[in-house]
Amino acid sequence: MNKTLSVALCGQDLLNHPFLNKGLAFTPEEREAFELHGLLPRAVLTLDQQVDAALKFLDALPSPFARHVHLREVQDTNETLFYALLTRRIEAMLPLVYTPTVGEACQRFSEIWQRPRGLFLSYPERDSMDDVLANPAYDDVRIIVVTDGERILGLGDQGAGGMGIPIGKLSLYTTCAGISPDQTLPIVLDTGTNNQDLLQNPAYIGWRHERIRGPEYDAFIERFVTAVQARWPHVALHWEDFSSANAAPILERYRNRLCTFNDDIQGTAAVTTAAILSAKAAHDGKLKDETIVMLGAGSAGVGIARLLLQVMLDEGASEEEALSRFYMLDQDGLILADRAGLSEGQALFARRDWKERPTDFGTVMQESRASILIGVSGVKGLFTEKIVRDMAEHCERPIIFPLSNPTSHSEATPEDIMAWSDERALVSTGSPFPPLDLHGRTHRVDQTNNAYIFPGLGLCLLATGATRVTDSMFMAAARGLASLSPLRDNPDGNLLPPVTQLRRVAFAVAEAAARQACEDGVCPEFSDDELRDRIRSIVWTPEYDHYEKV
Ligand SMILES: NC(=O)c1ccc[n+]([C@@H]2O[C@H](COP(=O)([O-])OP(=O)(O)OC[C@H]3O[C@@H](n4cnc5c(N)ncnc54)[C@H](O)[C@@H]3O)[C@@H](O)[C@H]2O)c1
Ligand SMILES: O=C(O)C[C@H](O)C(=O)O
Ligand SMILES: [Mn+2]
Repeated sequence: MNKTLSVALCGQDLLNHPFLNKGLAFTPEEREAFELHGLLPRAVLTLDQQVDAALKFLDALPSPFARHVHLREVQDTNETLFYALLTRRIEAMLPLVYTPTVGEACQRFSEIWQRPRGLFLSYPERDSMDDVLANPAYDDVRIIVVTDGERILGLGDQGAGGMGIPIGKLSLYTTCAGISPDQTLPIVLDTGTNNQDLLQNPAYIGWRHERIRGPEYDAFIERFVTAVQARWPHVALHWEDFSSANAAPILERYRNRLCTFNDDIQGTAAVTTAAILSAKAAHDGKLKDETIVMLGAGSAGVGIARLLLQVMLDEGASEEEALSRFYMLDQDGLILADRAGLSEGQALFARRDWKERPTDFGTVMQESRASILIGVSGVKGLFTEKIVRDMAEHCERPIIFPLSNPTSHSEATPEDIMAWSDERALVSTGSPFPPLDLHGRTHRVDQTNNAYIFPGLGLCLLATGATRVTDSMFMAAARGLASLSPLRDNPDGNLLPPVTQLRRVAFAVAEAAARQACEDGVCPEFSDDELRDRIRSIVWTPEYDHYEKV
């Protein structure tokens, strides 16, 4: 429904404002009132016509990367058109603005940077942080996605180029959960880079300096959080793509101080748990009877393992029984309790009973007789033919999730996993893959990506005004998502709904998490109806409002 909006800008200033600009869709009356005559060509187009023209242009571009660059240009000139494209063609647009193409965009960010979007807070300019945040343009900010660019997907340190990730994640908050783009703010904390290619690139846009570490880094993060809290006491702060050395410690330091979460740890855990719960529910099984190998023991690996552990405890397993079901590996093999330098999360899942045996992935797979294999290593091809064939030999329906992103870093392709498991595996990936031809039918490949969780979680936080984000809210989100699994009604169905239903997913996740937030006492008590109304009332839709001159 179109509203009437009072607008003070006119002429070039109005056309340069991406949230207010309508391009050729300004009506003749608006062109008169806002001094746009002469600045725009004569034609007046509808939003639908603008969408069609943009799609035609995108189709003619030579690569996903070129399409990403053009979409970013649309986003920076006309956000309504950008979100109309995304909401109407989500399946085609998602891989362009998000994973996998956003990975290449981060790697080539210095080439494509054109216009300011979001904030680059660099270490040398730390004393001016409060002034930068004070800009009145950010008065309405409700949700921030922040990265320091050190672990961008499976692509490693991308320095200030990591900005592509907060921009991409926030465009999903708007597309999937209807959070107004002017309430969102992407931020890069530019603490340097150890990526030699970037340091040697004369065109690098970031701070040309090796990464700061230790007390200086921690003090910079502290300064940032303090400044954010002072500027927006009720903001939701989403951490993304930090190195494993920083991700969990930052979350633990701040989770009881403000409304904050780490998407790689907690969002990933929730979507993976939802996919696994869906698989188990369909086959009437309990998770506590499964054996899980987690390949990768960083943010995602530990986050997923913790939530799956909680599922087993909820099923009635003792902690000892449940922990005995996990085998966690990193690049040095199986994590054993006597290994030095383990993080708290790794120590929880470290094995004590693995004596005098090789700790390599192949041996662990054979001896554990795993039924669930999850890849969050960031390394292509680790799920080999032998690994999959051995697993399929002792397991009727092996659950195999190569979740590493982008596509080029996936532990295996769904096609190979299906071929090696006589089409018996339940497969899902982190990045989008083309559909499979199974038993003569086309089968969509599930994308177990935290995009199924964070938009709805953000919507929950805005709708409830929650002051904290609890782990049980992620469990509720997982169960809310699992309740939408197509496998519930159809034995050949997918684990997760298709990405075309991400909006419906975000609402279900928001409602489930919001109910839990009330239960956990981190927001006021709301009835189910009130929660639904509050969630619905937030939603911004990409349509043009009528403008009247202030
Ligand atoms: N699908 C999703 O929603 C989703 C969410 C988060 C992360 N991920 C992906 O998961 C990967 C890891 O992310 P993270 O945040 O946990 O990173 P991280 O850096 O925190 O952890 C990576 C882990 O993988 C281990 N590893 C590296 N090489 C290995 C090898 N050869 N064998 C076994 N383990 C190895 C490392 O030792 C580390 O424990 C990335 O590719 C990321 O894109 C996917
Ligand atoms: O960004 C994604 O696609 C998912 C996840 O957050 C990742 O880091 O890979
Ligand atoms: Mn991430």
